Amino acid sequence: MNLDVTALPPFKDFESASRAVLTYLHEQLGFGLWMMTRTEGRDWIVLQVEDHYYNVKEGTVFTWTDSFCSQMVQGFGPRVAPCSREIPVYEAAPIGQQVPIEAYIGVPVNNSDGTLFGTLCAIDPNPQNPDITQQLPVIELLARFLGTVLESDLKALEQERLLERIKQEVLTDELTNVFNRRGWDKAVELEEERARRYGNPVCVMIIDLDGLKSINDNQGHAKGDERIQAAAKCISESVRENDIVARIGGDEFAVLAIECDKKGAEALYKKMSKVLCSNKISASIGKAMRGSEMNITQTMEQADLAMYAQKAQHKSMCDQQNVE
Ligand SMILES: Nc1nc2c(ncn2[C@@H]2O[C@H](COP(=O)(O)OP(=O)(O)OP(=O)(O)O)[C@@H](O)[C@H]2O)c(=O)[nH]1
Repeated sequence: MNLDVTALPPFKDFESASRAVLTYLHEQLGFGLWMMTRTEGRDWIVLQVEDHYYNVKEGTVFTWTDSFCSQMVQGFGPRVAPCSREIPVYEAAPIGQQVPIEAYIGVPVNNSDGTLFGTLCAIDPNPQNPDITQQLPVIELLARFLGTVLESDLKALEQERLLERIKQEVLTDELTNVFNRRGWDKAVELEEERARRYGNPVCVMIIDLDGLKSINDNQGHAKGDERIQAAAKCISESVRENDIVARIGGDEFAVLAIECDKKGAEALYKKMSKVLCSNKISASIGKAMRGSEMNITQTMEQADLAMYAQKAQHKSMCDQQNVE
């Protein structure tokens, strides 16, 4: 059966392009195994295979120096060897002791800067017709095409990573590494939508540190910063992994506790108070539950009022009875 190139889906990336190339080469030239590989230090990693004999799995890692390809890349052995045992470096290569190899084809696949990415290669347990050498230019051309696809794939990946990092930075508070106000607003928007759709309970807590001004005034701004960082750590340690913690003002934090009912909110309040107090950080904490009549922004206002009510008592949270 011949490969119907027109029936192939568009190549969306390097992987699908190299898969199609391996299938094509196997159909045109035979060979028990075609592979696209990557070299990484001592490792020789099998990325894609077209395997009809050897049972080599994608993701298998061989030792690069054991391979025929490492000899080929250094120019010690030819790119096409219809009878590989006739080539001394191939005959001596340790991979030949692990699997039966009588014929070999291999070409380098390079990165755009000319460094080696990996190889496009094939082996067979039987010697092949010497005419196969004539196919080398086509194989080399395909390897260069794959190198070009690889380059644009890697560039796109780099852009994607950069964008992710920028997005992350835009939403993160530099001092504490929790969300900043923008991150909080974004999270609230998403969670409001989810809470409306699934009706899951959500609790909002507002935490305002006590006495930060006097720390700044008496011990210096750096000490004030340390106190803010320590508070962020305590708050983050108290909540669950999916909960949102944000620094929404100078010394003010907000928590969005997701899937948290009234009982859970009470437990979270106690836990957070305990962790803060054990780190000698006093704060005023207000909490409120999102109800069916109240969205998260309104819940936040309620929590804010509760926080101010506690602050107005001028009593340190750590003196209260409910912090066992
Ligand atoms: N070190 C430091 N201080 C900050 C930062 N952002 C805001 N502040 C200070 O935090 C204090 C917040 O004001 P207040 O809420 O009145 O201070 P407070 O002493 O905690 O007062 P209470 O909340 O009533 O206990 C101000 O002194 C701000 O200058 C920051 O990033 N680092």
